[in-house]
Amino acid sequence: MTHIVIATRESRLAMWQAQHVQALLQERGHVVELLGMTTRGDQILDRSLSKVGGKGLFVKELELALEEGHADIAVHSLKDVPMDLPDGFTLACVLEREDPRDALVSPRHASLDDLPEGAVVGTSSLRRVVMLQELRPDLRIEPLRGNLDTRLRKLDEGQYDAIVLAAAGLKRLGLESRIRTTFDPDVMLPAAGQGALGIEVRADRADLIECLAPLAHNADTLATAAERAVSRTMGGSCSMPLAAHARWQADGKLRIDAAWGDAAGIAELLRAQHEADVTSAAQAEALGRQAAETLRRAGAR
Ligand SMILES: NCc1[nH]cc(CCC(=O)O)c1CC(=O)O
Repeated sequence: MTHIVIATRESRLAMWQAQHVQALLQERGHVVELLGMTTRGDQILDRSLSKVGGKGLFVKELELALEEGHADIAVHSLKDVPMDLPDGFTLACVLEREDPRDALVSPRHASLDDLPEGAVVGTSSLRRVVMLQELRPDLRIEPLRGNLDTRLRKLDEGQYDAIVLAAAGLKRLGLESRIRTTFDPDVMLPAAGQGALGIEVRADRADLIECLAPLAHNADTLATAAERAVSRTMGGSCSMPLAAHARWQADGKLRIDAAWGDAAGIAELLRAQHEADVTSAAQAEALGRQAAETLRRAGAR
């Protein structure tokens, strides 16, 4: 039995995710408390994250709490975790992932095809912007920030005809009924790590790494390792439209799909697809690098 304090952001989704990990650890006999914190990423609601310093904003304050010993572990949406953690920190495990797909939410329209010409669609993800423009060049895509509840409220107030969100967040918060369509990954390719949770600890906490090991989901750990290797190799940040999604196939191979667009969103999306037998993290990362190299050869920078 270990006493474990989880540092978490205070959004409803972050709290759900921290409580989920709390319950999994409690089932194994550990005593687990939550430490709620507000991060800079949560305070900046008016500007696109890609303009103010990116994903690290959600993670840094939690790392400080780990460093100073106020907390032991941090639970993150893996999608928001930078490819390279600061020295002294490690990703102890990746849990089984929720639905990795993007979802369309709209009060009046059942699908993207159903949206009228020139409809206003909310999203601040460059990846989603570029993919939506490719699918429906007529749409007006407007920025949309804030936590899940804020985004849904802005939709309900009529500021948008539809919005695009990760299905995982909606499902976790019991809002699945708001989803009108989930996009097939071949139509709208998800971001690396989308739908997965990762647990960060100080690298010197072997005791915690051992407690967390049983929470890891092997297949999803390897799939997300391949996805994150694409981002790492491309030097991905949220100012680059980049998608990477790995799936296990019926023949047991891991297939990765990746897509890259230039930040201005002008050129056509470049795509890559590879598959391999993968049984180790090193093999998963090699598969991801291979996809990134294909994107590079096609012209991605
Ligand atoms: N970038 C914000 C973010 N980080 C994780 C999720 C949702 C769920 C997930 O991917 O685990 C979201 C919201 C969204 O993209 O709609």
